[in-house]
Formats: sequence, structure tokens, C-alpha cells
Amino acid sequence: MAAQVKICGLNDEEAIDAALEAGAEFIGFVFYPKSPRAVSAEQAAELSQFVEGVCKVGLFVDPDDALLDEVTSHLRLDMLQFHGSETPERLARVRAEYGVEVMKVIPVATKDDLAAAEPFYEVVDWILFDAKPPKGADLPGGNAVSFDWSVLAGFKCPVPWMLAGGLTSANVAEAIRVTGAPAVDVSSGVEERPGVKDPAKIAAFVAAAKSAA
Ligand SMILES: O=C(O)c1ccccc1N[C@@H]1O[C@H](COP(=O)(O)O)[C@@H](O)[C@H]1O
Repeated sequence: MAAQVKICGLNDEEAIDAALEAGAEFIGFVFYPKSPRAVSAEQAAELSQFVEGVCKVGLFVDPDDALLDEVTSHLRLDMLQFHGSETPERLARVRAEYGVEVMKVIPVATKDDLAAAEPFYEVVDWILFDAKPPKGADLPGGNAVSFDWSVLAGFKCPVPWMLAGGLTSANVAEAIRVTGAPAVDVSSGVEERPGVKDPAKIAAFVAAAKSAA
């Protein structure tokens, strides 16, 4: 079965159209002010008002309830992605309160890091394995860095999961082959510069991911 694809950090209509036309199953909006891809709740609501048939994901980093309330009162998100140091207890509460799917990001460098996902299996719908941010990075993700995919080879995750970190149209097929990832997530790899998506790169990425054996 072809891998599912999430295009993250969307902030303009052209890029959203490119993701939908290419066949991405998930589109992501970043609600983290420090990110060059950040959108406000109002912008995301406007951008997504006519979008149907895909899973709309909101990316947050240690958000407080006020931010979650603000965003979810403006638009219907299907999934909330948490890229900070949120605890299983916090995510269990959020999932129950907001009634949406929840995805927890686990930063990975070595095989030992995979154990950090275990406490979340009972309380989230998805796990996303992403590269650890480089030392001194401003962002916990979206840094265009990969990790050693072989740490996921043969790994059995009891919940649906995605792979992220430095993926591009040139390496995504190999990443899927090595890890067996059922879904992949990309931001930097489909941009012409940080915060500016390239529709042609989006199309190429989705095609490469979908054609991976
Ligand atoms: O994209 C961002 O700006 C961002 C900010 C804060 C946390 C995560 C962020 N992006 C996510 O990071 C991974 C990997 O991104 P990349 O493809 O290496 O650029 C992905 O899940 C992005 O959605």
C-alpha cells in the first residue's frame, strides 16, 4: 500500500492546492509563533475554509489551553500535532476535551529514543518520529535534518505512525524502504526557502512517496 503523505507548514492557497492535487492525505498548519511557517487562527481558517477530504492538522509546541481554544474556535481541525515536551497526561486530557485525534512527536537519534513513545501509545492516535533538532536550533522541528532511518527498521509501532525529518523528493522513497513507514511528513523539503512552499516540489514529493515500494 502506498505511503500516506502529510505536507506541513502550509501558509498559502497555491501550496494547499498543490498538496491536494498531488494526493496528500494530511495538510498541516503551524501554530508556533517562532516558526517562519506560522499562521494565525484567522489565516488558517480562511485558507482551509473550502478544503475537504483531507485531514487538517494543527501543529503546536507546548501550547496552553488559551491557544488551543483560540485555534479550535476558528477552524475545525481533525488532528492536533504536539512537537514539544507535552506529557501523556496532558495529551490524554486534550484528546478528551477537544474530541480530535492527537499525534505526539518523538525526537529520534538512536534506537534507544524509540522507548520515549511507549507512554503515549494508550493516549494518542498517531506517533511521529522526527529528527532531534540540531544544538542551538530555534525550532524543535522543521530543521531539514534527518536521522539514521535504520533505527526504525523492523520496528513495530502499536499505533499508526509517520516519519519526518529532512525528507525530500530525492530521499523519501529510500526512507520508506528502510523504515517501512506507512506515512511521511515534510516541510522544509518542499520549500524554496523557509516559510515559502514550492508547488512543484510538493508534487514531486508526493509522487516520490506514493511510488515507493
Ligand atoms: O515546520 C516548522 O516550522 C516547525 C516548527 C516547530 C516544530 C515543528 C515544525 N515542523 C515539523 O518538523 C518536522 C520535520 O520538518 P522538516 O521536513 O525536516 O522541515 C515535520 O513534522 C514538520 O511538520
